[in-house]
Amino acid sequence: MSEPLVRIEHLTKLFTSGFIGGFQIRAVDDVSFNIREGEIISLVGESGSGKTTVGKLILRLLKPTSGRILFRGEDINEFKGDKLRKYYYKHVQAVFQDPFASFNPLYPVDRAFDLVFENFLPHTSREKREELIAKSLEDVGLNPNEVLGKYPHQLSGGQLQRILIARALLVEPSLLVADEAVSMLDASTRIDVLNLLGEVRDKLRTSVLFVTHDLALGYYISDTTLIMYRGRLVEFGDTEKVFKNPLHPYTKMLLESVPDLNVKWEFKGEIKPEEEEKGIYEITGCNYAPRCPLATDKCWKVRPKVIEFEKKHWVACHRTGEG
Ligand SMILES: Nc1ncnc2c1ncn2[C@@H]1O[C@H](COP(=O)(O)OP(=O)(O)OP(=O)(O)O)[C@@H](O)[C@H]1O
Repeated sequence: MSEPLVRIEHLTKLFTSGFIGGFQIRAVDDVSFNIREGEIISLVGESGSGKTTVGKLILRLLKPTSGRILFRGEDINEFKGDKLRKYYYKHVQAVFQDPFASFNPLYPVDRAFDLVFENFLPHTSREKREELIAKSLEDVGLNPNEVLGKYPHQLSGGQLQRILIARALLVEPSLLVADEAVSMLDASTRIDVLNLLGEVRDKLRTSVLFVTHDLALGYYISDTTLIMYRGRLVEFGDTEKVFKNPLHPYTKMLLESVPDLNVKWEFKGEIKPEEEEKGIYEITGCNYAPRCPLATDKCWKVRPKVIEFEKKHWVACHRTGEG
C-alpha cells in the first residue's frame, strides 16, 4: 500500500489548566490514524473530546506533547523555512466554525485572499489574481460580482463560509481541515457546503478532515469515521461499518441519541443530575468506564488496546466480542 498523505503516530497533547496546583488535561491521548490522498474522514465526538486539538496539531497551530505527524513521510514539526511556509499555505488549509470571526469587519471580504497571494503566490499579476479569485468563487457556487467588494456584514454566513472555502481551495491544498465548518449554517446551505466538499475531493483529490459532533453529517460525507471520546479514539474505520455495525458502547450510545424524525418528545420522568466523573483523567483503564453500562473491573484498570475487529474496522474496548 502507498504511503498515506498524513500518518498520525501516538499523538498526545497535554494542557495544564488552572493556576497554582493546576491539573493536566489529556486533550489528545495516544491517537494514531492515517489520512489517505483524496479521502474524507470525519472526526466525531462530543464537546471537549479533543477533536479541535487534533485538527490544530495537524495544522501545526499547536505542538504535540509527544507523538508525530508525518506529512508524505516527513515530520511536520521538523519543517523549517520554505518547507514550513509551503506546509502552512499550500499543503494544508482550514475552514472553521464561525465564518464571521474569520473576516475583519473593517475590510471588504476580498482581503481574505490577500494573505494567500502574499505568502504563496506573491508574483501573480493583478489581472491574474482577479481571474483566479473569480474562478475559485465560481467553483464554490458564488457569483464574484455579488460578493467581491462587500463587507462581511453585507453577506450571509453561507456566503462567507463559501468564500473561506474558495480561499482555501485557491492553492489546491492536499488537505483541508473543516472544523465544524457547517455547524452555523442553515440546513439547506449546510448540505450545499457538504456537497461542495465532496466535489472538491473528486475534482482536486483534496483530502478532508471533517470535524463534527453531528453523526448524520459525518455519515453523509465521509469514507472513514473516527469516534473520539475524552482524548482517545474508541472506534474507527470504514464509515459504513462503523455506522452499520457499531462496536463500542460509546458509539452505540451516540447512534441511539440521534433524534428520529418520526419520534416526538415525551415526558420520561424526573431528570437526575449526572454523577460527577471524578478524576476522569487519572483513570488507568478505559476513559468510558464511568459511563459504560458494561464496564467491569478490568475496564477501570486496564487501558484497552486498539484492535482490528474486522477488515477496516478498529475498536478499543475490552467487552467487544464478548457478546
Ligand atoms: N489551550 C487550551 N488550554 C487548556 N485546555 C485546553 C486548551 N484547548 C483545549 N483545551 C481542553 O482540551 C480538551 C479538548 O478540547 P477540544 O477543543 O479539542 O475539544 P473538541 O472535541 O473540539 O470540543 P468542541 O466540540 O466543544 O469544540 C477540553 O477539555 C478543553 O477544555
